Amino acid sequence: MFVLVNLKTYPCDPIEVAEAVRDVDETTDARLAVAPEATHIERVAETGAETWAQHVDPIEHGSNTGHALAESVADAGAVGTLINHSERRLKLADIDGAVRAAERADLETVVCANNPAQIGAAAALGPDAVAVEPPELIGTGTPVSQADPDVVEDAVDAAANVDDEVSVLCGAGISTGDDVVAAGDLGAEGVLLASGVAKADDPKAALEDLVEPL
Ligand SMILES: O=C[C@H](O)COP(=O)(O)O
Repeated sequence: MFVLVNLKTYPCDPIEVAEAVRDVDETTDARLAVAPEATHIERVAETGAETWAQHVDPIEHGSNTGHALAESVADAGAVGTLINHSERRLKLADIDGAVRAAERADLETVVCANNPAQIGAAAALGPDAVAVEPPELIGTGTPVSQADPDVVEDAVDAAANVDDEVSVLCGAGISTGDDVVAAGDLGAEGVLLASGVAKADDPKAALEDLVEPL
């Protein structure tokens, strides 16, 4: 299972979380990665933790003030990027452009979507993975695998119907190892989570709990 921890703009210490991700990754068969704010990517990558960006824009080098350039994100140490997170939505053409920009910079891609229909559309753009996240469950602590298991199974089917090379992650409300196991039982190959680690008093203990049953 892939456990991708998105730090959003939570007021956690990104280095503390990254070091925990690095250390816990060494204890498990699961793959762990962390997606800090753009300005923290370089320092986080220097810890040795697998580091992702939260977003890249569908642009090339040039006159693009205030954008995230895929090549710069990669230069800073990221190996992958989220695209179209629920809190950073893009138009369809821009999702496509962002996936192409990430490919150009050799970044792995996870395109986020609200529901199975959007997952099918996202999979058609050829990312490495898609992540289904019902927005109403984000940050609630109620796991999507429990509150809406059909959305995960239907997302897995929707992606497979379009391109069975595209992996499916699920996210929203995931915070325990049981939640991760439930996601896997529904066909997901990974989870995307944030508050369960970023808001934990002890992020390392939260990560250890997440991977304990894997
Ligand atoms: O990127 C992560 C997701 O939005 C899930 O957030 P959450 O784990 O706080 O529900």
